[in-house]
Amino acid sequence: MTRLALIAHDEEKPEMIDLVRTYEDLLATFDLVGTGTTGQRITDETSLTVERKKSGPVGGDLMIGAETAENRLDGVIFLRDPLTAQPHEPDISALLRICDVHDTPLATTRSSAEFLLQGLARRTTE
Ligand SMILES: O=C(CO)COP(=O)(O)O
Repeated sequence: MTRLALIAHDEEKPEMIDLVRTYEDLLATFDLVGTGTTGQRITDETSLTVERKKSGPVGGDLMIGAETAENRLDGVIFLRDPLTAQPHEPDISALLRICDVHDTPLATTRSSAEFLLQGLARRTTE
């Protein structure tokens, strides 16, 4: 089963909810994992269930990174806030880096996330 990580900074959480609602039928066929607050909001506000790691600032990004290092993820959607400094910037950089190391598909914006989801959808039906 396709396993996808969903993460959004606070300013981007409304965008994440909107994205997830738009692709809800597709995402219902995926195994979803997310950082704590993002995962909680998706679970509360949509029909989907998300396996929740710790919240990003207390290790959640690193926990997603660990799954990436084990090649357990087929993709990561990480809607980052590019305009706000984050206290856990080193953890964020580590996650982005490990996605590069393992060539795990990574999308950090709405439009790239749509391409990623469409690619995963095509792969699922092939
Ligand atoms: O901070 C985050 C990613 O860096 C997201 O964490 P939450 O989903 O817990 O808000």
